[in-house]
Amino acid sequence: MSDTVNDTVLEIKGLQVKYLTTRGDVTAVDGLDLEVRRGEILGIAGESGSGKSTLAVALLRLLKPPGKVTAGSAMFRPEGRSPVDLLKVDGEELRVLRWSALSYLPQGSMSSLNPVMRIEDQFRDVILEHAPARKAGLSELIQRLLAQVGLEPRVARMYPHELSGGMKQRVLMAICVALEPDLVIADEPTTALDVTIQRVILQSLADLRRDFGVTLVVISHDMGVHAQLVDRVAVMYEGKLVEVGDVRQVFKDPRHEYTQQLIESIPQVGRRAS
Ligand SMILES: Nc1ncnc2c1ncn2[C@@H]1O[C@H](COP(=O)(O)OP(=O)(O)OP(=O)(O)O)[C@@H](O)[C@H]1O
Repeated sequence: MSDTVNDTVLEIKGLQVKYLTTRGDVTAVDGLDLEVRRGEILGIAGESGSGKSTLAVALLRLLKPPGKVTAGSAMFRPEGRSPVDLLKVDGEELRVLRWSALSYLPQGSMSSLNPVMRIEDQFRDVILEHAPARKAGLSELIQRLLAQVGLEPRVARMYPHELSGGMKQRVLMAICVALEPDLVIADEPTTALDVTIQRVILQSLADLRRDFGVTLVVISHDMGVHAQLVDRVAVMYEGKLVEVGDVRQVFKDPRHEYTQQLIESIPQVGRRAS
C-alpha cells in the first residue's frame, strides 16, 4: 500500500508571506497549499511578480525584511530524519538540513561561485563542512559529480572566470546534489542562458533526478521549461495557486484562463507560425 505521508517530501499549508513596506503591505504569497512528492520534478510557473521567488526564499528561510511569513506551515520529511516545519526550525537545525537534505539553486546563481577559488575547493568546502566523513575519496566524488553534469575532469582545477555561464550553472547543480539532498529548489535555472545551453541544463536536471533520485522543484516563468522537464506543474498568479496538475494534462486542458495565456506565450507549443 502506498503511504501518502511518506511519499510527500514537502507539504505546504496555508502559506502567507507579506512584504511590510512603508507604503503598505504587499501579500506576495497568499494562502498557498502545495505538496511535493518524493522523486518528482514539480514546476512552479507564473509571470514575473506572481510570488515564485518569495515562495522559494520563504521555504529556505532566506526571506529578508521587509518580507515576513505571516501564516502557514511547511512540513519537510527528509528520509531517515524526523519531519520538521521549515518555517519553525531554528538556526542550528537549519544548518544541518542545508545541502544535506535541502539545497537551493538561487536565481542568478552563476555569480555565487567564489571567484578566487578553484572549482574543486568549492566542492570541498560544502562537502567537508556538512559531511566530514567524506574526506576519503573526495577527489573521486568531485570527478563523479562533474561527470554527472557533463563536465570534464579538468574543470575541477579551473577558476569560475574560465567557465562559461552554462558550465558554471552545471557546477552549481553538481554542488547542490553532492550530499544527496532529499529536495533541491532551483529558481529560474535556465534564465540568462542561450537556447542551446538551456536544453543542456534541462537535460542535466532530468539526469540528476534519474541518477540521484533527487526531488526537484523548478521555478520558471517559461512554460517551455515546464513542458520539457517537469512531471507536475503548479501555476501561481498574484500569490495564489490557480492550478496544479500533471503537466501534460495542464497543457492539454488548462482549467484557468491565466494558464492558457501562459501556454500561448510559448510560440512553438501554443501557436502555429502563420
Ligand atoms: N523586497 C520587497 N519589498 C516589497 N515588495 C516585494 C519585495 N520583493 C518582492 N516584492 C513583491 O512581492 C511580489 C512577488 O514577487 P516575487 O519576486 O516573489 O515574484 P516572482 O514570481 O518570483 O517574480 P520574478 O521572477 O520576477 O522574481 C511582487 O508583487 C513583488 O513586487
